[in-house]
Amino acid sequence: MTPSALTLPDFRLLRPLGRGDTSQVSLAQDPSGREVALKLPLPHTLAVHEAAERFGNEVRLTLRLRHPHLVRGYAGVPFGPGAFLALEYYPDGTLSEVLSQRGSALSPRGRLQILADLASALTFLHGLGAVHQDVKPQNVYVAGGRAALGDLGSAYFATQGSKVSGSPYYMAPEIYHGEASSGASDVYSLAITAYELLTGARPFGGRSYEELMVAHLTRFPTPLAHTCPDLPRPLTRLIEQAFAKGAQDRPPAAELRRALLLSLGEPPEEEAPLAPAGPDPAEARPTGRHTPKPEPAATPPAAESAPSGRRWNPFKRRHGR
Ligand SMILES: Nc1ncnc2c1ncn2[C@@H]1O[C@H](COP(=O)(O)OP(=O)(O)OP(=O)(O)O)[C@@H](O)[C@H]1O
Repeated sequence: MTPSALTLPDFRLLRPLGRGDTSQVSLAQDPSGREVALKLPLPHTLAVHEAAERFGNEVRLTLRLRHPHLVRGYAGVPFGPGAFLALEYYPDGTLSEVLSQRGSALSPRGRLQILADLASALTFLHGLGAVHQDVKPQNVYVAGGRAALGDLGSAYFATQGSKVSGSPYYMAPEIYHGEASSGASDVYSLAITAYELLTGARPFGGRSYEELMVAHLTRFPTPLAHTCPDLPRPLTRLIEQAFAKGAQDRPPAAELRRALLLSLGEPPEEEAPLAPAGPDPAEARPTGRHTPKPEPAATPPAAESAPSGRRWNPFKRRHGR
């Protein structure tokens, strides 16, 4: 049986791995005995058009895009009651889990390696004309000191139109302004992730969405050259440029990748132009109940309109409407 022909009953559930806003993830075994992370949409995900659409998008793009530093998808069904996504299992979990549980065990070189892997994944995506839209440690998976970027649920191809989405701690100024995201928005999110990984603290905080927005729009973090004096100067300069408020002033991901590889003493060969594994994802549109609605005009991701008493969550993804 080819992996793409697998359906949900073909997997044997072993134990829960985690749960997000959209899905429940379990360790499972496929018919060949391989351990996989099996992602199932939560009932409310299937019931809400936008959430179901996002899950379907993640399934389609994950199965289609192949790169050593993108989380690998083995099999999946994008829509309907049998929807699932079988992913490569990362026993170390997310970078965010690694940082909170045993961050001190990560060597300075190991941190640069993780960033080089992420810059490599973004170079690949941007080279295809895709934008990830949700780069953050919660979406980075780690194994044996190497990293892979996951959660392609918000990713899109620029040829499909413009989108506005991100997670407040990692979101670029243009997204706060309600402007379309681009590869440069991913580069900004990578810079925030880099700062957190290299210094142990996020560069911008706030007690509310508005405070965090003001920080992203008007402040600059303490220079990395002060907090991490051992890093090569060209690298810290480039990461600082990636914090630019204007998207056009940020370096491309490929330049960050090159500087990171050089700082690791590795030859910065060109990113191999790996082709997507199947037909153009931009053309692989679902049909039926979950056919995407036309893109609405972009507006800034809204501040949390939660009932009073519920805390806002600066990690939680937001979409322009
Ligand atoms: N490939 C994997 N290997 C190991 N653990 C995983 C894997 N994928 C997911 N997990 C675990 O499951 C948890 C939930 O996954 P994830 O964050 O992707 O859920 P989600 O509901 O799709 O996300 P979101 O909240 O962004 O909608 C992760 O935090 C992680 O602990």
